[in-house]
Formats: sequence, C-alpha cells, structure tokens
Amino acid sequence: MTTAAPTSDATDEPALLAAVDVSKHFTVRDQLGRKATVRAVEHASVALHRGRVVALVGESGSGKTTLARMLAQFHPVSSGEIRLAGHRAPPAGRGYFRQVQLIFQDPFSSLNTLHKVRHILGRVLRVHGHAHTRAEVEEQVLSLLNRVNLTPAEEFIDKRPREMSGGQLQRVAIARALAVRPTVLLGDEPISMLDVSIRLDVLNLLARLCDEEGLALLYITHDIASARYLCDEVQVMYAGQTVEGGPKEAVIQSPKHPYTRLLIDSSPDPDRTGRGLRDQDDAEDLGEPPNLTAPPDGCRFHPRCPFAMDDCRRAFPDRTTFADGQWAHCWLHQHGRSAELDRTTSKELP
Ligand SMILES: Nc1ncnc2c1ncn2[C@@H]1O[C@H](COP(=O)(O)OP(=O)(O)OP(=O)(O)O)[C@@H](O)[C@H]1O
Repeated sequence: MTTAAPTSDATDEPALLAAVDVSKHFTVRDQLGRKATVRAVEHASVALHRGRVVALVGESGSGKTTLARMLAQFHPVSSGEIRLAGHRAPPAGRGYFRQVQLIFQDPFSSLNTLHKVRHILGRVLRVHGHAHTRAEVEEQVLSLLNRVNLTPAEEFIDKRPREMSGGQLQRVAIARALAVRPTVLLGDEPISMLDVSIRLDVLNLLARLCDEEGLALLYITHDIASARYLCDEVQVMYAGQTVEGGPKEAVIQSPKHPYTRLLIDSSPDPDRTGRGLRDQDDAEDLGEPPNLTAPPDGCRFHPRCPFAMDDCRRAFPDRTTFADGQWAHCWLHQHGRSAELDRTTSKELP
C-alpha cells in the first residue's frame, strides 16, 4: 500500500481522454438574489482508455454529470485540465466532438422528433464529411443501424422517433454518436429511462462497441449491478469528490472507502460476499449528502462517516494506492486503520 498524489492513468498508455484534477464551481443566486457558489466537482481525475469501460457511480447530485460535461467540454473547467490522447484538449468544436460524444439519459428529448432516422443520421454523416452523396448516406445509415442492432435496417431507416420504443430510440442516439466516428463515448445514465426488459440489450451493445471497435466508454450510473456487468473499472463520487476507484471486483468486493461500502450495501447483489456498514450502523441514520453551496471541509463524507476523526474534518486526504491498482482517499489508510474498514466487510453472509 502506498500513498500518493492523485494520478489519472491506470495504465502506461496515454488515455484517449482524461480529466486531470478538475473542479467545477457554478455561480447561482438564491431566492433573495444573493450569489452563492455550488462546488459541484472538486479535484476529480478520471482516465478513459481504448476498449475499456469506466463506471462513474454515486448518489444523485454527486457530480457525475458535471464531470462528464467537463470531459465533453460542455462545461469549461474551473480548474484542472482535460486531456485528449495525452495532450491538453483543443477548444470545444467540431474537431473535438468528432473524438468525444455524449449519450444522454433521455433519448426522447435528445433526438429531433420531426425527422426520419435517415435524416437524423445522414445529417451527422454529411456535417462531419463522412458521406457526400445520397447513395453514400443511404449505405452508411444502413450500416450504422446494423451496428446498433436495429434490424432489418431497411425498416428502421424511414421511421420517425415517435414510431419507435425507448430502447430503439436509444440505439438511434448511439448510432448518431457513432456516425461521428468518435474514439470516446460518455454515457450519462444511458439505460435508466429504458424498460427494464431492454436495458441489458443496450448494455450489451455498449460492451460490444468497446470490445470490438475499441471505443473508450465512461458509463455514469446509480446502479452498482449494471456497473459491475459492463465496466472494467469503477470510480465512486461523493458530493463532488472522487473517493475511490479501481478494478471493479476489487472495489465491489473489498471497498476501501466507507462511502463505497455504504453505496454497495444499499445495492443488493446475490454474488457479493461480506457485510458492511448497513449491518453495523443503520444507514438511514447516517444522514443526507451535503449542500454543495456550503460543503463540509475536508472529506465531505465525514458528517455521515462512522469512522470520522479530526483529520477528516480538516483536509481531504491524499490518494492511497493498493497493490491491485485500487485506490481511495480516506484517512483510515493514512492512519494505519484500514483493518477497521476491512472488518466490516470480512464477515461471511449467513
Ligand atoms: N448548471 C448548473 N448550475 C448550478 N448548479 C449545477 C449545475 N449543474 C449541476 N449543478 C449542481 O451540481 C451538483 C452536481 O450535480 P450533477 O448533476 O453533476 O450530479 P449527478 O451526480 O450527475 O446527479 P444525478 O445522478 O441526479 O444526475 C448538484 O448540486 C447540482 O445541483
């Protein structure tokens, strides 16, 4: 076990896309018109590699979407840097969006409902210079529909969004992202608004795109089970801070941050061994996430944490890295108290 400053890369190969120590502060006005600052993301890093899926998990309001929007350059960073293939990312624009595409939660509102699929996908192909003639557009739209399993493609090409189901629309939204020929997809809860019955199909489609086509994927979700199914790595956010990350099985089976433990305990999973904070402390009593206009100093989880100590209130701890690449920002490890957290995870389920 080592302690180190935050780094972003899980491997030596430069990430296709990375956020390095990024923060995002929004200025808002309260009901009385007074200015306040929402500290939505604080010193977060994430690295997306070719053919790999990173899941970003955390409660509502933990900053997942804001981090993805910084990666997409929809939001400028307040501090830190976005890197594309190892270099400072160029300004947002067509060249950038040709590499990085965002898939939204709601396919209904992300697609223009007036046009047919042929127009929706064909327009992207033309704008990005991938198809010029009507025949090229036709051929490539059909190919895109096949890639996202909307078959027979000849049937779907003349449909309008209102004639399609949520799952079919999300596939069109994915096809539209692919039409650009990106290297990175950012999926912001891409299955959460779909019927349960078709969620797995869309996850399998995303998995295939990463495996076979080498895309890098950031998968944002509240749902640990889908993260476990799809991803290679998990990264956990709490109240704008990234508290833990690493290979998915390590993080899920042996979390190194008390918040990860709590999140996993509140997500039933028959394959998981161990018992945790929910068994030890009633999680309902641990309280709500903080207001990000006045977040707690130090580790923002400390008001809910059964292990909180003075250092937790004082400062956010450096990253502690473990042998298998798992890492966490938690004072327990800096104080040699890791075993206290492990003890809550090591009991076998009855
Ligand atoms: N444009 C904005 N202006 C002001 N505050 C914002 C803005 N966007 C997000 N926030 C705030 O930033 C914090 C993080 O929000 P964000 O949407 O990134 O969280 P999230 O983890 O994606 O949540 P959810 O799962 O509900 O989408 C929240 O307090 C949110 O209210």
